Amino acid sequence: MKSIKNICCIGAGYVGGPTMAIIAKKNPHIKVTIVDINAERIAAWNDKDLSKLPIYEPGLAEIVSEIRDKNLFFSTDINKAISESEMIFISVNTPTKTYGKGKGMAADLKYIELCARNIAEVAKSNKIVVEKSTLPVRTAEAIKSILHNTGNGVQFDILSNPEFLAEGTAIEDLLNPDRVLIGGESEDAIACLANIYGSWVSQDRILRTNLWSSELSKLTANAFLAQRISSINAISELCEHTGANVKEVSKAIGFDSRIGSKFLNASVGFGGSCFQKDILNLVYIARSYNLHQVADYWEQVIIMNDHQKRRFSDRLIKTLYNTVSGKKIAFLGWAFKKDTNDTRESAAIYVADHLLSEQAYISVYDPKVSDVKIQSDLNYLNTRSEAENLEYVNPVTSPYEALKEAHAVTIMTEWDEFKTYNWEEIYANMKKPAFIFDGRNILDKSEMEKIGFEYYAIGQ
Ligand SMILES: NC(=O)C1=CN([C@@H]2O[C@H](COP(=O)(O)OP(=O)(O)OC[C@H]3O[C@@H](n4cnc5c(N)ncnc54)[C@H](O)[C@@H]3O)[C@@H](O)[C@H]2O)C=CC1
Ligand SMILES: O=C(O)[C@H]1O[C@H](OP(=O)(O)OP(=O)(O)OC[C@H]2O[C@@H](n3ccc(=O)[nH]c3=O)[C@H](O)[C@@H]2O)[C@H](O)[C@@H](O)[C@@H]1O
Repeated sequence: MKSIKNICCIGAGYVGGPTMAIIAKKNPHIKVTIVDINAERIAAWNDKDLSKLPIYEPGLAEIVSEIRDKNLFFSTDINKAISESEMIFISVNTPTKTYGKGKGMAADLKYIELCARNIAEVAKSNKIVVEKSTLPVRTAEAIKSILHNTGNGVQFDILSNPEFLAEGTAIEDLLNPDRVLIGGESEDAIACLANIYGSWVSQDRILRTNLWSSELSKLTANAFLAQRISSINAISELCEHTGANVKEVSKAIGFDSRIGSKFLNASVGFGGSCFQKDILNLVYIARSYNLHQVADYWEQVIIMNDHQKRRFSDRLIKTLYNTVSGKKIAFLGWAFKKDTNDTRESAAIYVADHLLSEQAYISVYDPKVSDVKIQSDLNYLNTRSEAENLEYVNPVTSPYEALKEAHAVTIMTEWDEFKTYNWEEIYANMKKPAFIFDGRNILDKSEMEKIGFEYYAIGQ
């Protein structure tokens, strides 16, 4: 088995950063270099002020400060890092295509292909190339074809090693993974990677499969997780019509060990950069094999999620006497879940967009999301002009300011601090009747009603 002394990771994002930080921490004898074309992002990773790291993730800054410039490096010199390394992880973004064939469904693999071409061009010695990004099943074939047609005599082994971490708990997930999955053809290459994880993960948790099973397992895992949320969200709507309480239903079914209790929190809808993109990709792949029933089955998870976001804002408008025009609606939370600064596909963006189309004024407080990000998330939708978004959306740095004189408050992210607020003071400063729309079911209905609020939650 080849001994690995240098690792390069292309892509310094939410996966590349934390994953490589843990690999480097647990393998102090290996030099790990994370590279990116985004110079600003690399500069932020190298910033002495740890609050400037591009990603907020509990526990990450401490690890970066401990090993940065010892055996963990951040650089824009991609070619140098590729040529020095025996193992290269590709951890670049694979968003949904926004153009051409497969627009709105297929994964855009242009960044992956650029990486493969870059490696093919620069490599002068044998390399193990590891797919860390989430990819459509059979992508390794395309990577192989690009790498093996260079004619420079270099041998490339391709592995699939999808990442299962969730944002907000990335460090914990990486330190104690349920499993590590490695797909590949070369036993030796698989053993090299298993050995690196073996520094802290027991071998019986390191699963070895063929390339295609590994690639497809990642899409399948995300589809199953998202499907649980859409399933409980579908039931939440039925609860609202029948007097059942979705929290009680979740608990009751979750006690069945065959169902399990995790991932059964009804919400305003799942967000994040991956669930939607990966399911759309799965649907696209199924359709490309003419498996229409399979495609329709999984597509329903997305349809249900869109419905959940839409009906949340519809219910708010209806409750506020069928109009929010000119009314101030306070948003607590903008991130797609707590303990992250990531807002990609956050339900808050879509609910806000809907309310803005009804001429509401929106004030937003999120402990980790900047005003610039909030505006750019809305501008990206292109529903109205940037000037209008600036006029109608007001991101603020204090929750009490966001809530002052508001007609209603919506809880969009389950940040723990929201539960600790002085809700009596908030009530006193809001317009009456004061409404709460709790998109995360984190507040206590009877306590809120005792204060005087009209409280609406999901599935209650
Ligand atoms: N965000 C998450 O929690 C998880 C993401 N994934 C998957 O991991 C992959 C990466 O996701 P994130 O880290 O969230 O993306 P990200 O957008 O945070 O980071 C990707 C980085 O790759 C860089 N990049 C793109 N093309 C490049 C090139 N040719 N050369 C050098 N750098 C390049 C970009 O500048 C960016 O900084 C995706 O396939 C995603 O589906 C998998 C598990 C969890
Ligand atoms: O491939 C990925 O990107 C990752 O996607 C998810 O991780 P992530 O999106 O970071 O976070 P989750 O905890 O899965 O939450 C996703 C969304 O679902 C929502 N959610 C989650 C759980 C739940 O019970 N209810 C619910 O509405 C969250 O609030 C959030 O908006 C998966 O959990 C990871 O295993 C996977 O690696």
